[in-house]
Amino acid sequence: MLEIKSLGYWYQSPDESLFNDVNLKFEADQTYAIIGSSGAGKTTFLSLLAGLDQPKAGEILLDGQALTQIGLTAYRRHQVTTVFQSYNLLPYMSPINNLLTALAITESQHKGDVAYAKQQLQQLGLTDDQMTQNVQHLSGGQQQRVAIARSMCCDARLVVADEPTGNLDETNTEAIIALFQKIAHEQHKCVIIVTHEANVAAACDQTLKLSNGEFEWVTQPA
Ligand SMILES: Nc1ncnc2c1ncn2[C@@H]1O[C@H](COP(=O)(O)OP(=O)(O)OP(=O)(O)O)[C@@H](O)[C@H]1O
Repeated sequence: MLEIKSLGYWYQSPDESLFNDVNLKFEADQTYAIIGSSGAGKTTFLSLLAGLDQPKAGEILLDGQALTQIGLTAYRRHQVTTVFQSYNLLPYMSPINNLLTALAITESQHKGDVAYAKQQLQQLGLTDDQMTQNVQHLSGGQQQRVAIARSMCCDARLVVADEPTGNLDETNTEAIIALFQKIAHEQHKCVIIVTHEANVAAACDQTLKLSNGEFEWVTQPA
């Protein structure tokens, strides 16, 4: 589904490349963990996959089409969705309105559909009362559920998440990772998670380690 070809990236100069000539494939129906020491370049790599930045060398293809060909704005709007450690919900709004905003921005077929937004939140364990509160009044685990519901309600087949459980306790971490597994396996999405947590990586289908600019499969893809 997603193919990385001869990818290279640096911030200041090519002599300081974070990674070079990276070739990888990511498939639907799978969850991937990306691990590696702090500063290795995991977030940078994820931002390239999310179309938030452009490679300095090589290319990224979705179903054989280069992201530059699709157009980064169209790619971000329709093909990829991002979940962050800090949830990045719209403050002062309810979970329902957060989802409705995302549905409008992505021009989803469910645009304006309150019942659909409610159903998505309900599936992730939000109560009717929680759905209508200001999101800032919810716990971290509840806010991350809203963020994931928001990522699920859009039609994007690729979900990238940067330390999505970084602010959560063990119980919420397990629940959130189980949700990502469900999204990948039942909705046929490709989920790529950057994490520092060994238990999160262990719960994913595949693990990729970034170290000294090289990516290495810790568990080989089948
Ligand atoms: N905008 C930027 N300009 C210049 N250098 C940057 C920029 N963003 C990140 N870097 C540098 O690039 C390197 C990789 O950063 P990145 O955030 O991708 O690593 P990471 O593996 O995600 O780290 P962590 O696990 O600590 O979040 C670091 O040395 C960082 O200082």
